Amino acid sequence: MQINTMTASALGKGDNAQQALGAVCLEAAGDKGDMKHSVLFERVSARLKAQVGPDVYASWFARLKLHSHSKSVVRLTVPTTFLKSWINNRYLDLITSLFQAEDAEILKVEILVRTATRHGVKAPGVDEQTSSAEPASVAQIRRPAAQTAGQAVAHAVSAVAAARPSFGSPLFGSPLDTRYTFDTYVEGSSNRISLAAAKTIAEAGPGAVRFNPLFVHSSVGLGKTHLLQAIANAAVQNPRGLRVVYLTAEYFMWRFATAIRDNDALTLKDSLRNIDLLIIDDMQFLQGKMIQHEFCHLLNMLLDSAKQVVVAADRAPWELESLDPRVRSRLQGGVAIEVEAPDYEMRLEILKRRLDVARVDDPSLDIPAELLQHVARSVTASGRELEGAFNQLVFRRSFEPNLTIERVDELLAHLVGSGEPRRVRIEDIQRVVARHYNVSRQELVSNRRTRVIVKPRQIAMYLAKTLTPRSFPEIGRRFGGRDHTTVLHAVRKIEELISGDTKLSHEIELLKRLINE
Ligand SMILES: Nc1ncnc2c1ncn2[C@@H]1O[C@H](COP(=O)(O)OP(=O)(O)OP(=O)(O)O)[C@@H](O)[C@H]1O
Repeated sequence: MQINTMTASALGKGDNAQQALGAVCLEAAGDKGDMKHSVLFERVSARLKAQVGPDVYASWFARLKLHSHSKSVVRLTVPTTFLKSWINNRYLDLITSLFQAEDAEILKVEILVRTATRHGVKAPGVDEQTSSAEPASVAQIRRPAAQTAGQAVAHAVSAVAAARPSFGSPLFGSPLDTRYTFDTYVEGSSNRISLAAAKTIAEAGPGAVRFNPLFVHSSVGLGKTHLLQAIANAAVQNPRGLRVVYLTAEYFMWRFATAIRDNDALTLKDSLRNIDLLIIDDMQFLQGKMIQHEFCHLLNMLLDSAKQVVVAADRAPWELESLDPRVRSRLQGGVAIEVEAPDYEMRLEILKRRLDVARVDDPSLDIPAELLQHVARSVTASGRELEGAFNQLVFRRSFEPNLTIERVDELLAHLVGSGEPRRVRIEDIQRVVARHYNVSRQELVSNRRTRVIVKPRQIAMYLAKTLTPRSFPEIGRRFGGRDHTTVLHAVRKIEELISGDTKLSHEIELLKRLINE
């Protein structure tokens, strides 16, 4: 099992890009430039605290440090990989916009993991994970110095599980964001089914298993974490007293790695036996043979004893190539639901709800309806971009009360698709082609050889080769584990057909446009 902890100093050395940018290592020197950067960092930290509130700030940002600052790149460090990915996933846009507001030349903010100052580290992240950087729900199970991590988990679990959990918090696991509830989750055509399934699970009693496992997948930033945490937040309030565990795959890896190190995996496994609902987020990050083996056992044990499991990932279960085939196969045994990108109405509603929440803190805040509508029309990629756009809007309005649509366009240019062309994903190609030819995505990657499936499948393979940098073998794998010669044959066949069939060539142009939308 390997946990990715790269030292900030190791990253700095030999990093030509950084040298070219003339980065200043703030820990090493004490000149005027450093002072200026420290002041900038202090100012951004103060604004961040004001924006997210002192509790969230204390939970996530209290241990954020400035590592280096070049002309256009700011590098910050945190003590753990877990914290890095949490901040990257949820707050990077906000932090970047705060730096940019102070210094327009800053293009990028990077979060690194600092490990250089640790002495006698036994397993990466152990102490830091249960440090003050974590919210109370996790910190509650911090172990006393002489206690092993496994004992601590067992203690935490048995202490609560003995008398069923008190309402309001999961047994243990990754921290829950209290804002992520069903009430704040906007419903629309792109997520209706997954939301209905999620609510059914949160409302069911122990043992009343539905759609098991429920597997929710989508591209980044489309609300999977929000939905999973909404299940957890609702389930812990379930009057039938569900024992709930919400974990990111990364957190699961850390827990098991620590327990294995302490020869305490059995205690940890025993404690997980008693739960009613296991929710695992970001499944695509589950790595390592031993950890996957443990996860497979846990999954089998829970599913076989009719305990509900909910999983989310950035791709469908059959596309999780790095997963142990046994885990993949169990995950495929339930129901997989894809959440698609929100439409205009949903995007507008998300922005309106954000505004309502922001107004609780600042009743004077007012963003004209036409600005919100404009943002909902232009920022189409994901809920995360929308959140970044909203934060940017709120922040700017405090300096520029008369924001015009043109100014908003300028400020949000990086979110409105003026930058890099969007990277096309094979899943998107499969989804668009499947919908166009009225077949399912699963049929496209299946072994079925009927004409109605074979042609769309060949077209999807052709598009995968022409619109992505993927190799023939890789495309073969993404199409149900086919050989690369099958993909080669499909690409040649479609090329040949296009050259003599104008209707097909127009159809393919249309598909390309739909995929790039
Ligand atoms: N339907 C929705 N209603 C309200 N907010 C939403 C919705 N969809 C996404 N969001 C918001 O968009 C942001 C990103 O969502 P979230 O982190 O849940 O995405 P994700 O799919 O888990 O992303 P990733 O794949 O990167 O983990 C969050 O602030 C979330 O609240």
